Amino acid sequence: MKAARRPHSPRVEKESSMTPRKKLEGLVAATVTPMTPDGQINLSVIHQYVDYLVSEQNVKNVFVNGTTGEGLSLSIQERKQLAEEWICQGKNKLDHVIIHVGALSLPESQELARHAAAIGASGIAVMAPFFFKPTNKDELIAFLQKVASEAPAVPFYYYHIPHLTGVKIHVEELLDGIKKQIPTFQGVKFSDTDLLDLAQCISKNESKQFAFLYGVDEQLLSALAIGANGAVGSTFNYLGRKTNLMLQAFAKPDLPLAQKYQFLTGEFLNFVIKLGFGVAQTKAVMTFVSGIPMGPPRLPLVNASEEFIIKAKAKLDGIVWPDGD
Ligand SMILES: CC(=O)N[C@H](C=O)[C@@H](O)[C@H](O)[C@H](O)CO
Ligand SMILES: CC(=O)C(=O)O
Repeated sequence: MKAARRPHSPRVEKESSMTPRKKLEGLVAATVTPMTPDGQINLSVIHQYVDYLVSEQNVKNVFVNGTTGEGLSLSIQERKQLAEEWICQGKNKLDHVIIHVGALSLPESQELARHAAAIGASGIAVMAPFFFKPTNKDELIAFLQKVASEAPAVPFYYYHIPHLTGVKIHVEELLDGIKKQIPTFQGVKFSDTDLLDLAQCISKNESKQFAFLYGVDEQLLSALAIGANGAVGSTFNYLGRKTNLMLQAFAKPDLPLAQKYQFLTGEFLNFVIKLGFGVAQTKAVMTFVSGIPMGPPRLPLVNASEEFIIKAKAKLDGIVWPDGD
């Protein structure tokens, strides 16, 4: 099968915003990158993907080209095409389209940041470079600053994912004076289990100028208790509606109900993690839940096994949710 053609050309918009800008909070789906059976990016299903997230999962924010999106396995050209398609299809439907523009090469990351700004992304995010790594806070901020300054009107998020980047600099350390170095700094996607670091970040953020979005879905409730503003995660692609009910229960507050949702999403994740769970498996789960063909992952990732799919589906179908589903 041939790669789906890009249906439109890049559009440069004067204002870097999708819809009137709301603060980023609540759930953000870390999108998978749909691929054709022969491994090309498949832009043709993104329209359907947007509608599915909004109408079936009640999720109106997306994080594109991140870990789940295999962003670091895509070419620069593919990343641009995907960013354009998400922004185009999300227009008047999604609240926020955040584009991950991190790369090992600074000029490539800068190019992606300029591109995201030109097409009207509602935010950009950058993870730490992870081959040659920054060894301290100053080196990391210097890199982030060089990328952020290429998109001076676009909110900037640091993407903290130390178990994948190997860059374990505490976020709390980064925050001191960061607005002076990165005026567009808006918050952190915090994908680590170190809730002490998260709590220190939140307690330092007294004026609530920054957003802290948690990224370990199976323990989101703990992060909410400590004051996280929302979450970016892969499971909100297919458990967005249930996780939204957890957020509502927490806000009410009905802690026992919120716990029940967390226990059940945790039961599913605990089950699949034991089988071996990563981006390939997320694509498979999203395919059987949504009916949208997300296709295979790109090497070095390989397709989820049939056995995984059968077991994961049976597990998910067997969960009895508090809302009676
Ligand atoms: C490594 C990774 O992909 N983490 C995701 C976001 O950061 C999470 O959404 C996890 O996929 C999820 O928490 C399941 O472990
Ligand atoms: C999970 C997440 O946030 C990502 O895929 O980048």
